[in-house]
Amino acid sequence: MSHPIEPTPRHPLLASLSDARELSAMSAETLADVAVEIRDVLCNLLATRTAHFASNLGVVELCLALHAEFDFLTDRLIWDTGHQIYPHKLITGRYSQFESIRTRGGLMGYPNPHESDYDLFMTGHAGSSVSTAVGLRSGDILRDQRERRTVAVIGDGAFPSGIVFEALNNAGELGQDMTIVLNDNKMSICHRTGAVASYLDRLRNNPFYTGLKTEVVRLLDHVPMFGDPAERLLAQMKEGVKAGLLGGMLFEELDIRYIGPIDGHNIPLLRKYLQLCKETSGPVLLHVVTEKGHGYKPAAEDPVFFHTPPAFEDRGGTPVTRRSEGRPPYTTHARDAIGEAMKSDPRVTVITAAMCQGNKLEPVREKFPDRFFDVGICESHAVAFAAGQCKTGMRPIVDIYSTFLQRSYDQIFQEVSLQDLPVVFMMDRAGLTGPDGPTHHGVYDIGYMRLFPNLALMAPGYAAELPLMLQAALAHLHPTGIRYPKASALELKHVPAPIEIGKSEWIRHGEDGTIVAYGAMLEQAIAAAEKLDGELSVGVVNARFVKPIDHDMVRHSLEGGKFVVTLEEGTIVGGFGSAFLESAVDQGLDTRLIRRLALPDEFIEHGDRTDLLSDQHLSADGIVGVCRQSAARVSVG
Ligand SMILES: Cc1ncc(C[n+]2csc(CCOP(=O)(O)OP(=O)(O)O)c2C)c(N)n1
Ligand SMILES: CC(=O)[C@@H](O)[C@H](O)COP(=O)(O)O
Ligand SMILES: [Mg+2]
Repeated sequence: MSHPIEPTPRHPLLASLSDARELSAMSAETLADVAVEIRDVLCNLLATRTAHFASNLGVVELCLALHAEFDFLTDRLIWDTGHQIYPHKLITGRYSQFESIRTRGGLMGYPNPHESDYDLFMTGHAGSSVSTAVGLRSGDILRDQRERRTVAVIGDGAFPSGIVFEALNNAGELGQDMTIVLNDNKMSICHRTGAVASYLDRLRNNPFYTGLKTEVVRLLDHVPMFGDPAERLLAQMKEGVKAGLLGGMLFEELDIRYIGPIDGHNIPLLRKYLQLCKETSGPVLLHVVTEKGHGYKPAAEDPVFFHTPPAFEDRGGTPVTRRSEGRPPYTTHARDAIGEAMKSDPRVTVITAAMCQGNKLEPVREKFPDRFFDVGICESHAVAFAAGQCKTGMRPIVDIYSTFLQRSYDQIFQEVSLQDLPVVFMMDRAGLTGPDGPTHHGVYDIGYMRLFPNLALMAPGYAAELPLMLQAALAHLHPTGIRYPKASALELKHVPAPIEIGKSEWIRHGEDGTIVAYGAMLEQAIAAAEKLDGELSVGVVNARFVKPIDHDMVRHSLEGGKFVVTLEEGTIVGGFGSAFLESAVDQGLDTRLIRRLALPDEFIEHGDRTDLLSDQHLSADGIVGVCRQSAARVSVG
């Protein structure tokens, strides 16, 4: 009987690669062929869905060289942030599952220890890799496993994060062997900012990289290393001159050897220098120069757009994206409101932490360059910086994703809340962000922000509210926060009631019960109430504020023994529903009438936001079901 002819796999090398350790025996030519296959997979992926693209294209050769030189089932590898993990996943046994990446139940778009022993930490927030690598090295030494080498790969955008310098400070003192690969592609998501960026530019232009270093090192290397004190002094001077000539003094002064910059797309060269790093004692920083988007010309020419581009079709080298229809997202309304505020009040500034593109602030950056600040991936600094500006009478807006704002927790406490400074926090991506998964879902801000005194916290239920809330926030003499999700904004015909701090807005009244929605969940609340018309008479409240919560609304909604369903796109622990309960208890109301609908106290995986919300009954149908249960429970008494 003839056997079915197996189709030739489109990527024969990746398909046959069962373990990354096979790379070490591959020739330079074969590794180059693997790189071609990886780039083809990445381009095919982007034909199907939005994903991280330019960053992954830029680390293909670096990833192959690392896995060719180290055995990362024994050695330790941490990719900072983790958005550039796709090549690593493709060569560590996940090629066959790769088409599922960033879809519900599929591979995660970031490192995931549940998928592979090659992934040590699930990450998505930038900056922590050097710290965890120092910890891994320290632990392996204490556990007498010195043979396990440690490597952290960190991008130039993540590198200025404060925590990185905390780690370098510690690594330099511990003096333990480890390799820090600085992947310098001159880009964060947008063009990188800050003095560290300028320093890296100078390093890229130093004699070494322009090819003169070889001559300089040859001359200096003829100086004897050891001998009498004079010679030793000369030897130290030689090292100093080399480091000074060749850059890297910032690291050398911290007792971290600096090597580079080297071409990050030349696999044999990378392997040679990684071997040198392995032979160098103490912490080493290998400065690698790459091109973000390397291998796909449109992405290399526009790495900002191609950081996470929408799905696109390549037509003869020209990417053609599908036009996005539908209602503008809350982020657009927020950006427009910020622009209007800056136009009407010269005291208003806006501060982003390397998310100008995600916050859609490019037009604001162009129009108000003196009052637009991109501080880099430095959220803690961003908040304290805002507090400083505020102290002088400026009105700073801190425009940071809910999940990334967690990095600034102590500065929100000490520099803003305790000082009672009127900083405005615009918490974008507050809620389930979808394909980015648990590292990016902004589901804790309701709880973590409402703990602090002086803060007024609000959330728009529909588009027209956002500019009104920002105006109210800027008029308020205390710190405020406004949260909104990565979602298209509900457009209500309804004329918004004026924003009054601590006051809700009744959208409709009901005889049987009320849904009290905080923020964008108002859309699902209205849809659910309308679905129940004729069966149950259900009111809807646009809560608007979690702090101060509208105590009159709480009392009024529970009057007459009617049920209440509270609704929020955030964790059930300490969120809006908890605040509602607290108010009801304090007012001596019957809390048995209350049902809290929120996200569970567990991490929510990646997937389409609508699907994820529906899984948690945070959909119109889910809310209908909960209202029916609540009505039944109340009728039983
Ligand atoms: C704490 C934190 N802030 C912001 C982000 C958003 N973010 C993801 S990747 C990125 C740029 C990273 O630049 P770089 O480290 O140079 O990596 P590249 O994309 O250039 O490879 C940013 C700002 C994040 N992931 N974590
Ligand atoms: C890796 C990272 O953190 C960013 O690229 C993030 O994924 C951007 O998220 P948005 O696409 O929601 O702006
Ligand atoms: Mg970069």
